[in-house]
Amino acid sequence: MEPAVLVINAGSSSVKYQLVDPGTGHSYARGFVERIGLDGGLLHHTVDGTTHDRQVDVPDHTTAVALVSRAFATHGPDLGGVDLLAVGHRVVHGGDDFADPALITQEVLAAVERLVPLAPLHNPGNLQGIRATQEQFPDVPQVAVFDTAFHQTMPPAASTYAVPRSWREEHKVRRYGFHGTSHAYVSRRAAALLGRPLEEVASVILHLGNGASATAVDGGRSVDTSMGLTPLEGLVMGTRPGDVDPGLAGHLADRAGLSAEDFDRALSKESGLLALAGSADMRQVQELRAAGDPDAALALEVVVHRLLHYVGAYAAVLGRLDALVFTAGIGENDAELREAVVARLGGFGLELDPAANTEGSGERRISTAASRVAVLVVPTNEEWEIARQVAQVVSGG
Ligand SMILES: Nc1ncnc2c1ncn2[C@@H]1O[C@H](COP(=O)(O)OP(=O)(O)O)[C@@H](O)[C@H]1O
Ligand SMILES: CC(=O)OP(=O)(O)O
Ligand SMILES: [Mg+2]
Repeated sequence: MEPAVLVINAGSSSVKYQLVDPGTGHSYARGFVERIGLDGGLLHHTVDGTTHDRQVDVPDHTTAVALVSRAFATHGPDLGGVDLLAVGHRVVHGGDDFADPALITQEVLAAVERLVPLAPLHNPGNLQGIRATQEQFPDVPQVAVFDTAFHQTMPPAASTYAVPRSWREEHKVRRYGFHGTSHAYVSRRAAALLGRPLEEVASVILHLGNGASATAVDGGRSVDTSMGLTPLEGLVMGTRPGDVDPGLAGHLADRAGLSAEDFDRALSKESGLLALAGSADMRQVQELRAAGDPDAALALEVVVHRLLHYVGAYAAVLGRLDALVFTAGIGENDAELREAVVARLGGFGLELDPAANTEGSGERRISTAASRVAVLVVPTNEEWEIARQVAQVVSGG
């Protein structure tokens, strides 16, 4: 077996993992542990096309990582027999401390800890995942790859909020942006698919998963992105609203006695598709709409409207547009949503090829040859991108 990287993506109540060849992206094994700290924990390990499911209590991320390690020992591949280069961790918030991946040290852990208030749903799980793998694999280097890093190239015009100086200086209030690993990977693949050097290509990447964000990429650099200080801003998501009037907080504190904590919870977990259509899962929302449910129909109209806002804004920010790229669970799989967005952009010369949109799979162009802007689908691969960056760090490249 070639050298491999174990990639850990710890979320608030789950750990996804994959053992990846950083050179080729080949996945030796992958899986996830779900419902950490909740009833009905589940471990799901896939190796050589076979999936092993196990119901198990998972009180915390430390247990989750121990279970991952045991799944490898039981079902393979045996991590003891693998040339394990490093463990790579997705860390959601790196603030402005990290523009690059970092070998994990006490200082790096302290910085990630300091950033917990800016990503309370994500950074604590990331930290527990790191501590647990340090215990499980004490002799293997550990590297953090930050969601925010790719966006550190944004110009101040895009990253600055017009708010009081003390907020910006003392409290580091600015746009950071997230999903950077995915936006970096997808924008690179998009340029390759167009057959053009990355340096020349202006693209808008729509990463539409549970969390969703749009990024304007100019010559391989992020120049604007829809998520902000936290992963709440921007597009409508599964349980997050995206853009709202900041006046909402004061209004609801006055009228409904909402505390800051109530407000955060509602915006993180009780908004978005869930609030509008009763489900956070886009597949289910599409089924409801197809069955004539008016709430689901409105939810989709809001989703599409917001997407159009960002595509238009970013085309203007870039001053030109070569490619509009769809990725992540919804972007890769929901042909109807892609059709609904691109149909509204016909006046700007975008034209979808209906057969390529609905029938193809994998990386592909879904616009006609006559379309002035290429419309692409590029499946994201955050694990491979993390493994690639981790391998560069440990090899000193
Ligand atoms: N065929 C499909 N049609 C519409 N939405 C889909 C389809 N397959 C997956 N999705 C949606 O993708 C979303 C999850 O995306 P994903 O990128 O896996 O999320 P995350 O990695 O952030 O957990 C869910 O809303 C799910 O319903
Ligand atoms: C930053 C973020 O929103 O991540 P996810 O989509 O994994 O929730
Ligand atoms: Mg995701």
